[in-house]
Amino acid sequence: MRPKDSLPIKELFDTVSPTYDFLNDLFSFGLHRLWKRQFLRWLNPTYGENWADLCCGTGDLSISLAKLLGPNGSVLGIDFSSSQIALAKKRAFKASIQSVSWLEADVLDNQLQSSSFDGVVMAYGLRNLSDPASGLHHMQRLLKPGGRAGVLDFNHTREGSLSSVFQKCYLRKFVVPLASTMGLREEYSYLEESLKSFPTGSLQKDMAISVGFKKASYRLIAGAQMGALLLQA
Ligand SMILES: C/C(=C\Cc1cc(O)c2ccccc2c1O)CCC[C@H](C)CCC[C@H](C)CCCC(C)C
Ligand SMILES: C[S@@+](CC[C@H](N)C(=O)[O-])C[C@H]1O[C@@H](n2cnc3c(N)ncnc32)[C@H](O)[C@@H]1O
Repeated sequence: MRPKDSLPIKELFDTVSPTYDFLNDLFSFGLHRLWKRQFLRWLNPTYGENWADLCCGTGDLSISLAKLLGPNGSVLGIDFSSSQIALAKKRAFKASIQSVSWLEADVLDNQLQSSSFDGVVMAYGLRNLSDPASGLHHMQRLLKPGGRAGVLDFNHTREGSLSSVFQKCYLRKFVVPLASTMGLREEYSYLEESLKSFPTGSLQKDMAISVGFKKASYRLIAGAQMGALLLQA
């Protein structure tokens, strides 16, 4: 959840967009691709289904989804950062993927019709929303009855736990100093700030049930550094 005095999020992701994918690969040694692949395996997108990717960024997950859904399926990638969406369109063109469409819009304020999708995903978006509960509500609203949804993000564990100490140290001693060499100290310092108020997996499950999901489970990835909230409408 966004700290009160943080950078405006839309501008932040416009700023980081040119190096976003490169730094994600660098900082995670490419492992974020595996985390996303495992996330999608748990959600089991099926050939011919129609899915939405909220806070799609540069579209890597949208395109992975499109490949799993096949040419008769569809993906709608939504993001309010024009720079991120522009890069997503380029990525889809380069990958010759025609079954993804893109919408530059606020996931918390859009005119998308309810009960439109078989599945909805949100990767590394929930923590950046001004109102995470509203984000989960919109995920639930967009799903057909019985549809599946998933949220992939950092796992926020108890202060002082080994994984929390490791996460802070990794961000402070590796991620932020390296990002600073590219003039992105403030943008990547935001990461740790945003984690402070981010709901734990257990709270995310409670939040999901409170906005109307029927089932919610939470699974840890990458040695409890990341977490996947798996939902059914
Ligand atoms: C894809 C990843 C992060 C996306 C992301 C999310 C944000 O909220 C940001 C906010 C501001 C700037 C950038 C981002 C952003 O890129 C996850 C991979 C990148 C992470 C920075 C790597 C962090 C790794 C774990 C803390 C530790 C993993 C240890 C493992 C042994 C590699
Ligand atoms: C960390 S990136 C995640 C991108 C992509 N899902 C991934 O896994 O790399 C977060 C994205 O959420 C978008 N975002 C944040 N709040 C949003 C909102 N209210 N509406 C639409 N997009 C939003 C940002 O523009 C940014 O592209």
